[in-house]
Amino acid sequence: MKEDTLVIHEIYASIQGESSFAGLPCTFIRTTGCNLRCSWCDTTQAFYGGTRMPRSAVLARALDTGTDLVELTGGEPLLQPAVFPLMTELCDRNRTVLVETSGEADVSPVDPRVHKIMDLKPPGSGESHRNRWSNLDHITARDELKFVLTGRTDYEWMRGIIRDRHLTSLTPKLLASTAFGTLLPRDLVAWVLEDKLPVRVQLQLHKYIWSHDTQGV
Ligand SMILES: C[S@@+](CC[C@H](N)C(=O)[O-])C[C@H]1O[C@@H](n2cnc3c(N)ncnc32)[C@H](O)[C@@H]1O
Ligand SMILES: Nc1nc2[nH]cc(C(=O)O)c2c(=O)[nH]1
Ligand code: SF4
Ligand SMILES: [Mg+2]
Repeated sequence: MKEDTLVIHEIYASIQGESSFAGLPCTFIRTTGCNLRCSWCDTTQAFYGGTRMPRSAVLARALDTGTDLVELTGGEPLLQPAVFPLMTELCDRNRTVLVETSGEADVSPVDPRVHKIMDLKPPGSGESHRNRWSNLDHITARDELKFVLTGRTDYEWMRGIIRDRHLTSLTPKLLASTAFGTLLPRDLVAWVLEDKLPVRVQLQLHKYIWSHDTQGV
């Protein structure tokens, strides 16, 4: 059965480096495979390969680390049907469950107890045409909407989307990040202050704790 196994790139405990949970101990379940190719993707090693594992073994490994926080990421986690019951099982075990998703796959089957951290891909990603706008119908105040920006054009796109799609009425958690090594964080901060934009500026903590290209952290 498709729901009994998953193809996994890695499972490990680290410090959550992104989202409003940044800084907290977290277990990462990174699935293999993605149907997008964001120009700046920092996890291309998870596009191929991986190990097929029983869902029960993935659950056991994730519980074994003992962190309250568990994040499903990838690759694109929502491409694998077994991820949905796995997230429900983790919630049933009282874990705080996060899922990082590109915004291309349908998020409607995600257990409502899960915190969805959903990208809205700007033009600089090269994948903006893949945003599934109907996913916004399933975003609640528990969830986070995230923009990874390469420059001023992406910033203005984000500003327009926040305004035109009334994103602050969906969730107060709007995250503005720089695509590492492109837009300077200080320029993003200046623009956000100038526009009084209601976003949380985000840098990826793990790239400062370790190196920007260290894997498995
Ligand atoms: C590697 S993706 C995996 C989950 C899912 N495919 C997605 O795009 O959300 C996890 C997060 O890392 C972000 N990310 C990837 N490469 C990045 C980079 N070079 N700089 C900043 N964030 C990046 C993505 O935008 C996404 O929010
Ligand atoms: N430490 C750490 N925090 C993260 N938060 C989201 C990540 C991801 O790759 O989705 C990530 C990651 O790769 N490492
Ligand atoms: S959707 Fe996520 S994993 Fe896929 S290419 Fe984009 S950032 Fe990388
Ligand atoms: Mg990462």
